[in-house]
Amino acid sequence: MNLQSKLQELQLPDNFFTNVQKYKEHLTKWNKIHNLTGAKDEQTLDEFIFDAVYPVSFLPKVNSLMDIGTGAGFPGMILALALPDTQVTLVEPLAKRASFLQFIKADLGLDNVRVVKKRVEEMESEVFDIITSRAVTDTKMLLNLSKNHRDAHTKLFFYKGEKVFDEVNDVVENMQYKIIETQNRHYLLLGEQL
Ligand SMILES: C[S@@+](CC[C@H](N)C(=O)[O-])C[C@H]1O[C@@H](n2cnc3c(N)ncnc32)[C@H](O)[C@@H]1O
Repeated sequence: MNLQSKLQELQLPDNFFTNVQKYKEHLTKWNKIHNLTGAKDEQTLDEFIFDAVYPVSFLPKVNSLMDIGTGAGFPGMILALALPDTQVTLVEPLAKRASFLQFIKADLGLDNVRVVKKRVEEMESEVFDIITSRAVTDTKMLLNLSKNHRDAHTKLFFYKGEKVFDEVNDVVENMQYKIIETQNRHYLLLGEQL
């Protein structure tokens, strides 16, 4: 099944697939020179995109989102394409990856995207409605890294594998959590109030 039919039930903006197509073309070109992501073929890219965007079917609507360690765009850039009314901050310290994200923002005219070329712990304190991250570090460390960017209303949403069950045992006591399982993914939603 192709990406478009897999995403049929999601309420995505009209220009989502056009933008995703342009993103894929640019990423494929840049990846040949810079090794931005391990997703080298179209099928793997489509799997990464589906994995990134599927949660819009159940996540709450928010005004602001920060993605820690966006790399070549997963999940933050894909979420930004799906949620044009959400201000999305992509935090990525590696110059070549941050440059690629900045290029995509400019080429696709994404007014809702800000790219911050820093480690998240070097960013000035700023609170977000939701904080996402995929394949950066474990849940405990992500909670630590994000401590200057959340308050009691902030939700944390991490893209995890089966290790999530061990990781949530380590999570601080005043947090509630839900694990949403799909075939290949354990999505972890955390917050002081869910
Ligand atoms: C394995 S890559 C994953 C990239 C992307 N999230 C994905 O799933 O394809 C981890 C990324 O996190 C970034 N990173 C590592 N430590 C970070 C930190 N303290 N703050 C922000 N980004 C960080 C790295 O530069 C790298 O691009």
